[in-house]
Amino acid sequence: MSLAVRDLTIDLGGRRVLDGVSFDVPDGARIGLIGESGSGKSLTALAILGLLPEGAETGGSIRWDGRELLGLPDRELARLRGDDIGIVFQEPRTALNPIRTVGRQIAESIRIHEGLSKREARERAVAEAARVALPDPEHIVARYPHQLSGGQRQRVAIAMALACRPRLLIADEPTTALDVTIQAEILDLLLSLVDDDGMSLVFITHDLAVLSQIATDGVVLEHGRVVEQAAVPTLLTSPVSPVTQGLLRDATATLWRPGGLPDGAPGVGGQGQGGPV
Ligand SMILES: Nc1ncnc2c1ncn2[C@@H]1O[C@H](COP(=O)(O)OP(=O)(O)OP(=O)(O)O)[C@@H](O)[C@H]1O
Repeated sequence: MSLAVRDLTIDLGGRRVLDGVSFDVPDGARIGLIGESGSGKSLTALAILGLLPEGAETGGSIRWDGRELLGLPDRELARLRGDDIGIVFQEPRTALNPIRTVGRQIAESIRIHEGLSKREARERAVAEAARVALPDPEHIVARYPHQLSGGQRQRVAIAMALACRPRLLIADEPTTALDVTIQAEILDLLLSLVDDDGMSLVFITHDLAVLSQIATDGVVLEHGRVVEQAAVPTLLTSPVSPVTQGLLRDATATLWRPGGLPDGAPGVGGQGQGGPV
């Protein structure tokens, strides 16, 4: 199933905040939306999910598997978000309910979709927790979000997003709130899950180094417009627009891979290890 965004415009409070954005996410592709803060990345994602703020006016087209999403009734969009499209946000705390066990939250969407009994749902929660490599899945499902680390909470949010096996995952800065070593682990996890399932991915980031680790192609946004669109290796080696060039300069300091420091780099996030991509 593929996603096609064409000439997407969004007006908010009389201001055009997204202006003619077009890109494709072919079946199984991993696309990155990248740009500075306020460039329109999150609104693009929210438009795909049918979750734009009240009063937002849209133009253009967003087709999922050939079907127009703009203007679809809320009920249909909600069903799509459960069945076909998963979402992971930046801050797992906001995605998780503090007074429910993580197992219950992981299993919730499966219960709704598959009408499972309480026991079956618990078993599925344990299996899904294991799939995202949460430690001691049998027991961790009985814990509450505040009893987990930030990285573990993000794994729970990923398990929730993927429990119903969506065909497209939208991840909006899913590693930004995490320490750099945990960031790398979460990126690895996302990559392997997306690969295993043949899922498509729209990954939002302001960091070209992060993008280079997960996406094959990048769409660069500035002030609500696409300024460059290319394969990630091209963006890294011969960026055309000043925006991409700036993102590359900023990214160089944070490029991180296990196994050695970049020349002259002061260490990333104080971790004292890592090297250039
Ligand atoms: N609810 C809203 N009401 C009015 N304007 C908004 C609203 N949400 C976002 N905007 C504006 O739309 C523009 C794009 O915002 P968006 O959140 O998509 O940017 P972004 O690239 O995701 O930034 P960030 O990396 O900071 O999340 C910004 O100028 C922002 O101020």
